[in-house]
Amino acid sequence: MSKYGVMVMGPAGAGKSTFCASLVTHLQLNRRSAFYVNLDPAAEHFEHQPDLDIRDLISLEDVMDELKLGPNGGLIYCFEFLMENLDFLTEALDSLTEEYLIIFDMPGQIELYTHIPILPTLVKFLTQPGALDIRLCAAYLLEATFVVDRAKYFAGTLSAMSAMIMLEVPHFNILSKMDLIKDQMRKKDFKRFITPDAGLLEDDPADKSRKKAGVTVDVYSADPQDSEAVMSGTSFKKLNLAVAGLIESFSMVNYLKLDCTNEDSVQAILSYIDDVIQYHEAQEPKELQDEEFEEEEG
Ligand SMILES: Nc1nc2c(ncn2[C@@H]2O[C@H](COP(=O)(O)OP(=O)(O)OP(=O)(O)O)[C@@H](O)[C@H]2O)c(=O)[nH]1
Ligand SMILES: [Mg+2]
Repeated sequence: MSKYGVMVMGPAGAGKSTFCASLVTHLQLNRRSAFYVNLDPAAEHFEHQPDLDIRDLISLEDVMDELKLGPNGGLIYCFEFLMENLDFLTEALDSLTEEYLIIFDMPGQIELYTHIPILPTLVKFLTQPGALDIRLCAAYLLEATFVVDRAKYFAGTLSAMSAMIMLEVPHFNILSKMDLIKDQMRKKDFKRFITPDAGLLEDDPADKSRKKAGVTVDVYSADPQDSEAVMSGTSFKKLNLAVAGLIESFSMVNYLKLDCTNEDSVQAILSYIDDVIQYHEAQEPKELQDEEFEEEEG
């Protein structure tokens, strides 16, 4: 029997845990079963208590204390430890039926999604046919406010693309915290950021204001400590153009929009998840309980 799940990923503070909490609340309101797995060993506060918590296996604080590691090295150690103790996942997830949506809340350390091969191994384990066999998709969150700074937007998009290439599961990208941007930018202007293209760099407002002020610096002659000078340099612009061109040539990244304060927005993302993992196709038609039937009639 297949199981269904979504792995919520993205850089630190992108809104992953908030999205997971909104998703759990939304599923509960719609009488659907959620199984919330926290895989962030440094997480502290939860709106919904996790059904399975990596901190019951290993805590980042203990690792940092006992092994004298920093937060990033500690996190990698925690994941290596998890990989050596995969029974921790199997025991909890194996008995779940196909009704459940398993939600994996991931940590925000970017190295996990870019150059360390732990996540591909974990995803292979979770999706392996004949074993846990989870039909898994990945949701990569990036803060919508990144669009204000084009360089940041393309750097974030590059990390999303890197995660996409590394994990062999259906993947979609989300611009989160849309409520923070909707008063600052018209819908029409925001539309351009849904599909990243290099043209966005041509009318970078930051660039225009630098030009107006007559700032044109070559990065090689700029003081490397002076980040403002480096970022206004022609070489920095070239680098951004190359990154944007690379993203455009792969043509893989598109964004959905998410505002966790809006129920319809959470529903729209849930529908997308359901579609890519084909959740509904596996569901048995449910009979309404008597009380539920009366409620619906009423
Ligand atoms: N306005 C607004 N704030 C949000 C939204 N989602 C998250 N936040 C805020 O952003 C901050 C970070 O949110 P988290 O959900 O903890 O982000 P995270 O990606 O889980 O962070 P890490 O686990 O530390 O990587 C919190 O202060 C949230 O309240 C949103 O949709 N709108
Ligand atoms: Mg979190």
